[in-house]
Amino acid sequence: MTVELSVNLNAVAMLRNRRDLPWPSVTGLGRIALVAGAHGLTVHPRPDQRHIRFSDLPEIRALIDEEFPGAEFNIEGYPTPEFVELALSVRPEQVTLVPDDPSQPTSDHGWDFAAQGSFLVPVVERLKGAGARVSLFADADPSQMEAAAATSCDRVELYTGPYGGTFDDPAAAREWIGRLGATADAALSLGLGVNAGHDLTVANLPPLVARIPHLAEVSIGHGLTADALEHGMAETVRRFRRACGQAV
Ligand SMILES: CC(=O)[C@@H](O)[C@H](O)COP(=O)(O)O
Ligand SMILES: NCC(=O)COP(=O)(O)O
Repeated sequence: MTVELSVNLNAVAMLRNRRDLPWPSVTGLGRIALVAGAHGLTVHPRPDQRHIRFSDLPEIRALIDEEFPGAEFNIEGYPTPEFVELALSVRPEQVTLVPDDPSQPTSDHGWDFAAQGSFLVPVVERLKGAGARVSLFADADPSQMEAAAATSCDRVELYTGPYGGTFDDPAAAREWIGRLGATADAALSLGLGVNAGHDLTVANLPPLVARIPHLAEVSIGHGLTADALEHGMAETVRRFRRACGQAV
């Protein structure tokens, strides 16, 4: 089974937003990701639009429709009525619901399905009724998967932040892989698909995929953008030296 890669463009959008300029281009980098074989693009618009702007969404939709039919658009966020309308306005292939408070710097936990299931059920129904696959952000806790399945979601997205954050400590990383793997096993046994994301990197992804070979998709932004900067820096310095008139 192939683990699909959805490239999260939030970090690119944040860099763009430093200036009142259109670059780096969110759709331009999205195009490069899709040409390189990414299965889809992910965005996580927040109410203050500090990363992705609401106006980015139709442009990304048009990019996929016009140039990459078959690619997927995954929209993540907390399901306020405004978010649900925004997401549905661009006909996403997948919506990932995340229990974020607007003041959180980034996503840092999954849903408490036992307590929040009744809030999620009508939202899941609305999104699925409009044709979107629905994934719910979940902590590494197998005991929550029955309540997750009771919402009628299609998938859960395992929150991998604590795994990514402790990857340099082998004992801690093993512990988190164990918990994530057990949660994936529980989800799969209930008929749910399993996605994963947050702080994933080229280094920490292979052990996760080895433990959860049935992962459907990973969405990666911060680590992938950092990797692109690091691995693109040498060629870019050469291009700028040429622009300075140097023989390179
Ligand atoms: C749900 C999740 O883990 C990601 O969407 C993450 O929140 C990315 O958003 P930022 O890169 O804007 O923190
Ligand atoms: N769903 C997780 C995601 O889209 C990206 O998270 P990160 O790689 O930016 O931590």
